[in-house]
Amino acid sequence: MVGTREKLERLRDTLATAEEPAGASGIAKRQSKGIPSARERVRSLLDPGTFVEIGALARTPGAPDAKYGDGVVTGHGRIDGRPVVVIAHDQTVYGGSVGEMFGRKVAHILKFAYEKACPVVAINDSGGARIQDAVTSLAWFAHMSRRQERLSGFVPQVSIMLGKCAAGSVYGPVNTDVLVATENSYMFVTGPEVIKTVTGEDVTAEELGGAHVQARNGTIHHVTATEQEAFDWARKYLSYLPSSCLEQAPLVNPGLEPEITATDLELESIIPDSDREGYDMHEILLRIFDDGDFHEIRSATAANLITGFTRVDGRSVGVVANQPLVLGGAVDAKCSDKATHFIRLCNAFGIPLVFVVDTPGVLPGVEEERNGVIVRGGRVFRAIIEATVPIINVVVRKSYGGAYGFMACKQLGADISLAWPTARIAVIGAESAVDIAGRRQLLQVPEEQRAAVRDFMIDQYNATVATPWIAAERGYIDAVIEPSRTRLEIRHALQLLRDKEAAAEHNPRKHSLYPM
Ligand SMILES: CCC(=O)SCCNC(=O)CCNC(=O)[C@H](O)C(C)(C)COP(=O)(O)OP(=O)(O)OC[C@H]1O[C@@H](n2cnc3c(N)ncnc32)[C@H](O)[C@@H]1OP(=O)(O)O
Repeated sequence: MVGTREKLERLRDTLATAEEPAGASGIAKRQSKGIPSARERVRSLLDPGTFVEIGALARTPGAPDAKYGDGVVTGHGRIDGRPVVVIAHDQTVYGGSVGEMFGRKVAHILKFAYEKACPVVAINDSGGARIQDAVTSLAWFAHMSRRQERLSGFVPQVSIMLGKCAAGSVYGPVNTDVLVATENSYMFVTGPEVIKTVTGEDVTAEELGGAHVQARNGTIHHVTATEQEAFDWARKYLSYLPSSCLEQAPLVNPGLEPEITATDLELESIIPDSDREGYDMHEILLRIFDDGDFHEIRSATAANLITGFTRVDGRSVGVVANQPLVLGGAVDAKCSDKATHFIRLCNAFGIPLVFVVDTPGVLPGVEEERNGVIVRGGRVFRAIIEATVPIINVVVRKSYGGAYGFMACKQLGADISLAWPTARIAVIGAESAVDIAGRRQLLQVPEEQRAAVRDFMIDQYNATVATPWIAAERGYIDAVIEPSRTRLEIRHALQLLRDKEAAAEHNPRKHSLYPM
């Protein structure tokens, strides 16, 4: 008879085997690549000692050589004391590819996250559908996708790419809120070998889908040098978010600096006298929120628009700001996608939005029209209109043309709209305005005087049209404020709007249609 001691021994042996399912060869493979195990990665992500694994002993039934875990580690733990669900691919088992038990484990833990209403962090290192498992693998990809969709906008979802993310494995991560990747990881839907066969193109994995390549096109939201930096970035991202849309984000150090500070006063000298001169918008952002902390999302793409998280009075806010140092702060097709995603992310989790505006308008150009600037920009307008979170808009300098709406003017969605005295709110910049609307007048001026008259008309336009005053007189903005008061004004506005509730409007439609 097998006694308790033997049963315990068997348990210990089995768990030891499950800890390293690919045995010595798996360990050697990791060592040759210089990477940790899936479980070590999970432990580096979570608060120490909080990881509880689920399904360590799952493996393909009836297959004597089947490896424990089936290529994925699943479970739950804590980040900053709050519960999270974790998924980590084990590349030593069939390259972390998706087999039946892999699929069942992931689908189960996603259901668990839904029921417990807690965030999901997935550590990706997978070769896609498991070739040997044929349609079973494809079926479980589909099951996992359906489970994941229910979580989108309900709980935060983060993907961390630490190696390969190939073929079918790309669709899970792109449907999460944010993707952070180490710089040596890569992501593609068809690999270099298939591309060579089908199109004859020669390309390396890195050239094809390296982390920097995918960050520049906006697929990956942040690239780090090391795995630990990726974990820290994910932890920090989650610190700005509630555990689910049913809760509020954590409150961190409320009540800082209730009066105007020396740092606030520095805002008075940031905007250059010349309209053509740039400045770094981060200099403003670091001074108008709580503590100079800013968690930027997607900095590697469309740097003409800055998106990221910070706090006001200890509460999370999302920031959308133009960057005058890149394309003069003009808005284009690429930054439209960045804005739409970020606005919807904040709205899903009840995080108020602050728009900081200094843009000469929509970027003109043949390439832009070909790139679909119209549909992509149209989605930003829709995202702002649909957002029900508090929205504040602060015009610090230019707010011209279509970008007036793109940056959440009051008529489109802002609850409170403020402007600095340096604001220029108009249909178009002074030079273009004079050249178009003043063309006939200029043609009547003798040629030798034309340049001087044009300069005069530009000055006149800037003094009388492109100002904050007309907008203030008509109530299109709520107040023109001293720059140094911005931090406190945003704080007061968000206090006022804290209990903002979207007026319930009955509309029998299923959903609106986004321009695509
Ligand atoms: C939903 C539809 C789909 O997903 S269809 C597409 C299926 N997947 C693919 O075509 C990608 C196949 N994998 C690859 O091309 C390579 O593994 C890539 C991604 C380039 C990475 O290579 P490498 O750095 O060597 O990977 P690795 O050391 O992590 O792992 C290699 C071992 O894992 C295995 N592996 C990998 N992918 C799969 C897969 N999809 N199905 C079954 N096994 C897979 C490899 O065979 C290799 O195994 P072994 O170590 O030689 O025993």
